[in-house]
Amino acid sequence: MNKTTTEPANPQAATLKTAWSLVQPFWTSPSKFLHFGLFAALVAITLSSTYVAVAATRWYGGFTDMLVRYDSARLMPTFIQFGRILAMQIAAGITASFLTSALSIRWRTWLTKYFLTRWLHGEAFFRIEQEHLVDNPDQRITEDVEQLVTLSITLALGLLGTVASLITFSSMIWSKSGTIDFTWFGVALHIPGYMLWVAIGYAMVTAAIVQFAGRRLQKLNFLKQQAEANFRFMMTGVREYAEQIALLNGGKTEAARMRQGFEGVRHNFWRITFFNLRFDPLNTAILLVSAIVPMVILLPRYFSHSVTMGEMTQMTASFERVSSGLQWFVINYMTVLQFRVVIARLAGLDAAVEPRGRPAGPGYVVSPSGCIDVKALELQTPEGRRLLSDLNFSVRPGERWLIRGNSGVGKSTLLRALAGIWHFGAGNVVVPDQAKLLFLPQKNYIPPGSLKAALCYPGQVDAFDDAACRRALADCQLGPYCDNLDLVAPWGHRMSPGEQQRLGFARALLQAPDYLLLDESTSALDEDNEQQMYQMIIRRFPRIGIISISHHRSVESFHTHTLNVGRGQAWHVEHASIA
Ligand SMILES: Nc1ncnc2c1ncn2[C@@H]1O[C@H](COP(=O)(O)OP(=O)(O)OP(=O)(O)O)[C@@H](O)[C@H]1O
Repeated sequence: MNKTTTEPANPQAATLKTAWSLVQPFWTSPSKFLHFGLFAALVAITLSSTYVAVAATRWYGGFTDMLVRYDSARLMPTFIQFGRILAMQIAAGITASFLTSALSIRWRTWLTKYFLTRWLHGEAFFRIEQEHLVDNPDQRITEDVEQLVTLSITLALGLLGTVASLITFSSMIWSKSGTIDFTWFGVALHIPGYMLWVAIGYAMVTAAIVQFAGRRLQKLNFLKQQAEANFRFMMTGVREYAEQIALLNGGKTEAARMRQGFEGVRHNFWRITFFNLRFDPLNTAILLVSAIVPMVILLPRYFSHSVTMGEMTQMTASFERVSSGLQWFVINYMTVLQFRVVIARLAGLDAAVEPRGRPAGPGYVVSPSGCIDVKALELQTPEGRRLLSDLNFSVRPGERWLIRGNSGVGKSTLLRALAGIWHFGAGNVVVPDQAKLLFLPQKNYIPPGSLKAALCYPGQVDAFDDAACRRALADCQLGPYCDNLDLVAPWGHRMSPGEQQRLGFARALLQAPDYLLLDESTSALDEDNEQQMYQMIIRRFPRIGIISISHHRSVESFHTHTLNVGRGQAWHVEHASIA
């Protein structure tokens, strides 16, 4: 479901230049020769398909003439010729399908890697959410990338095939249709290749009718996507909050909500069905009439023996090709609009993930001093509301600071600024250049995969050996999990909140940071466990610097300083007696 973002929803902004900026990198990458080779092969197949179509049209003409002449001696050679055309058509079809798939997946893989790298390297993924830059980047990297590739290839080859087919069959009609002479308001008119003009006129009229009658379908299809997405989103919510819903016994209410959500899908389904009931007869009528229009127009020439039956069949097929070729432009008008929307969405994402220079807001500088220095720091919300201002303090190795203050005052925001991911405000945060900072939030991120992968995160699964991992688990009172290191499970759901917080401390033991930033990281622990975690960290790393946020009085004794923050400029530091 879309969220409100600052991105202008303006597909009109998708100019050819924007499209080119997204398409071009793949075609100029180091593998460009392979990509162009694949595309050239596809172009060749598309053009040869036109050749096969011409051969098939001629064959139908010849076959009809053979029947009219009762020429049974030509039957076998004619069928052998048909077999050849069929084989060529099948071979062209299979090759085109394979080459299209090969090019599509190469292009999609390339673009997916391109966007994943730009989105996840640096902190673009976080900035996008924090500043509400674009909606659903995940959907853009999956569906929009897939559509960009598919639509680019189908539109380019469709255009090429259509132009080739139009030129070939138009010249065929032109050469066979002869001239029509008639008098109009006393003026003698002489129109060469009149069948071609009829085909063009007919295609324009039918395309306009279909376009006018079907214009509502696009909106209905858009609503369909939206209704399906909303319904899916509701069910994702149930999966995510399954436990909470079960605890509240909310299954029945959820079922009612889902039924209501599905109503949107059902309602739109019927609108599309009733629309099709009115639209289909028109389509069928146009199809049937299309089959006889060229015949009817050619009848006078047939009766005057100017064309054979075979030539009539050939002309009818060519007429149909020219007419559907011209309609291609009108029918694909909608596809081009869809293409522009996809381009605009991907260009929006591309701009949002563009690496920025030094972000605005508090400066984040490294220095060899060995301390964390906060200088004249002011913190604001993204909307510009001031949270804390003129903060000045230094945390040295071995010092342990407790940050206290009312809920919502800006304590977590201060920790984000110390981690260098908060860019709203002013002043400076100076961090030691050689030191390792580790941030433990209240709820740890536990990636899908094995317990060892969760423990070693953000390092790779082999960052620490099994023995070290088991020791860290045991030290954090997670001994029962020691034999489950390789077990793949939804650990984020399986472990209790307290166990997940202790997993965070096990990560700290493995990573041996110089500074540990704890944002209510023991909120789910009982007092004993909380004490043990602090004691263990301090015992294991006596020179570690700790900055904690906690509402628990019991942790005060582990800290050397307390920073009390209030709204605006109200803050002061207390020195405590060391535990
Ligand atoms: N990304 C954001 N966009 C808008 N406002 C935000 C954002 N992050 C934080 N805020 C706002 O900043 C204020 C401070 O939030 P913060 O999480 O730092 O408070 P806190 O002191 O840690 O509170 P608590 O003790 O309840 O955890 C809150 O009013 C919050 O709504």
